[in-house]
Amino acid sequence: MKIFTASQIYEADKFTINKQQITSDALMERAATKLFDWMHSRLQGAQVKIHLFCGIGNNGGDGVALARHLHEHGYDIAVYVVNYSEKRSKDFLINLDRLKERKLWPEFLDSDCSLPEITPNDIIVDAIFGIGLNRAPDAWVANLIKHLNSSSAFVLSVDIPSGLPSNRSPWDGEHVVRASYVLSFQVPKLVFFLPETGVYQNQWEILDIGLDSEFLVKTDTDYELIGRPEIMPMYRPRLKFSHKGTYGHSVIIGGSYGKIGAVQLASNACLSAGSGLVTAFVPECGYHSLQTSIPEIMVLTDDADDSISEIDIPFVPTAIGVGMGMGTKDETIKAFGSFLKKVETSIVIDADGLNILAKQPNLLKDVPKQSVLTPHPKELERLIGKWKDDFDKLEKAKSFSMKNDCIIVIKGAHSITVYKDKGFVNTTGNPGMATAGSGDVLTGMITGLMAQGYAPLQAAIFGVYLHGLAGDVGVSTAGYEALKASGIIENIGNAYMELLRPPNKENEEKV
Ligand SMILES: NC(=O)C1=CN([C@@H]2O[C@H](COP(=O)(O)OP(=O)(O)OC[C@H]3O[C@@H](n4cnc5c(N)ncnc54)[C@H](OP(=O)(O)O)[C@@H]3O)[C@@H](O)[C@H]2O)[C@@H](O)CC1
Ligand SMILES: Nc1ncnc2c1ncn2[C@@H]1O[C@H](COP(=O)(O)OP(=O)(O)O)[C@@H](O)[C@H]1O
Ligand SMILES: [K+]
Repeated sequence: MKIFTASQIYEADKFTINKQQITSDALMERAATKLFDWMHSRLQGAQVKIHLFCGIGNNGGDGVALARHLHEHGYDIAVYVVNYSEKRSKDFLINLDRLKERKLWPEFLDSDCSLPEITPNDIIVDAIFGIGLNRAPDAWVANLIKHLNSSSAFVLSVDIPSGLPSNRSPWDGEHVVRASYVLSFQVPKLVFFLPETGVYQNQWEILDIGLDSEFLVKTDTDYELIGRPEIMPMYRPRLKFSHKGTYGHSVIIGGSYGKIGAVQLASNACLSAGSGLVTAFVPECGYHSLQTSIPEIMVLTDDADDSISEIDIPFVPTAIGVGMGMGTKDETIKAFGSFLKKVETSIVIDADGLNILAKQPNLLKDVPKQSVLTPHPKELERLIGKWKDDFDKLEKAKSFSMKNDCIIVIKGAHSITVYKDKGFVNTTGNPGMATAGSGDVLTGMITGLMAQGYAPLQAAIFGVYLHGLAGDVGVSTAGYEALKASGIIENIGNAYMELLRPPNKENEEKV
């Protein structure tokens, strides 16, 4: 699903109004009707107090129109107009008049108003600011937002939590509504998925307000949300008359004394992702543990006992994953440098492989084109430098990708795979995966996919999705705390099966 910017959404609005020959007020009415239907189907007329806080723009207009529907259906509502500007939008005013015609008089809030009382059992509808927010809210509005946040009431935000800009981090995090639920119009907003801004909403859902599909299909976006519909077409089915050679020979290079487990996890994950053959290349000290823990893999060892000093692979691997647990000793840096000079096809680089590149940026020129780099935030910072906020981080990652022709998987709750000027935002995974070695598993999986013929970008996007899905299946039996990296590997097969299960209604809703 494409992620549109605020200006693209405004364009979609205009395009829709023109093409469908409707008024902007009719579009607002659609939005309000969808909001009402969502609430009504859940509340079923329950007499819970609903406080609607409405700004004076179109987000406020949505809120005021929703208030009318709720009133007409007998709900117990209180409407407040948060009067932060004289510049009221046309459609807000139309809807305000409609309320007044029904003898419903909102309370107007301004800088010297007292704050309405809200109990924890009430519902708040937050329609103060939408995607039009372009500067910090005034102090009194910020104070009102803090008041809403301290109420413990359920907060339903319209389109986006108020106070959260759609294209940058907030001016002050305390001045953003903490939404229990966001009903967002037509398309998800990028801020829902970034670590600094995703925290302002607990759950989100899209309401289809019928924006023109031609516009939505034709318009290119910088970011795409990756769910099952985007992943399924990438899947490469196994062929009846295939053999292990069909699915490639992967090599996993890494490990040092005390960190052989990283290679064990990556190699195991590589096999479970479907690589036909897997060879691990480790320092001598890793030989026995690998041979006994994973009988299916082959092991090559370095001459040195406790760290890698020369990488010598006596065959041409189909895919290579390198870096986990490898350390950054001088001899290893040298070995990694000469290895990069020899290798010709795209590889997957993780952990200390990335730390070495950060220490010795001159090695970047030898990294094969379209290699996949899988940094966690700290490794990313070492690689691309400090960033101002998440948006700046994405821009820096894009420039790095462009300059070095590489794919960067920015790992996190919603991992984002960046290639040149595009970002692919993952939707699977859970906090149970915040556990030692889960990144090693991902590296192994992406390598295993490349061995099977997935192009590097596809392998990264598909691998990140499948890894998260394996984690989701894993927590359903292990629970969040007890899920381990090996538990993610055990569920790679289940993740494939979950992915391939014929779509049914329940499945569709999950994506
Ligand atoms: N296609 C869709 O998705 C549809 C979207 N719809 C809805 O429209 C919403 C967007 O509405 P909107 O453009 O009127 O902007 P909104 O957020 O209400 O802000 C109002 C104005 O406030 C101003 N302003 C900004 N920051 C400020 C500040 N800190 N303090 C004070 N003032 C500030 C700024 O004006 P300025 O003063 O800069 O000229 C801004 O224009 C969208 O989120 C959705 O709910 C639906 O109705 C139908 C279809
Ligand atoms: N809260 C979370 N939600 C979803 N996925 C997560 C979360 N925390 C971590 N992960 C995933 O787990 C992996 C952690 O990688 P990394 O930090 O490199 O682990 P390690 O270095 O221990 O192998 C990443 O793929 C990341 O996306
Ligand atoms: K809002």
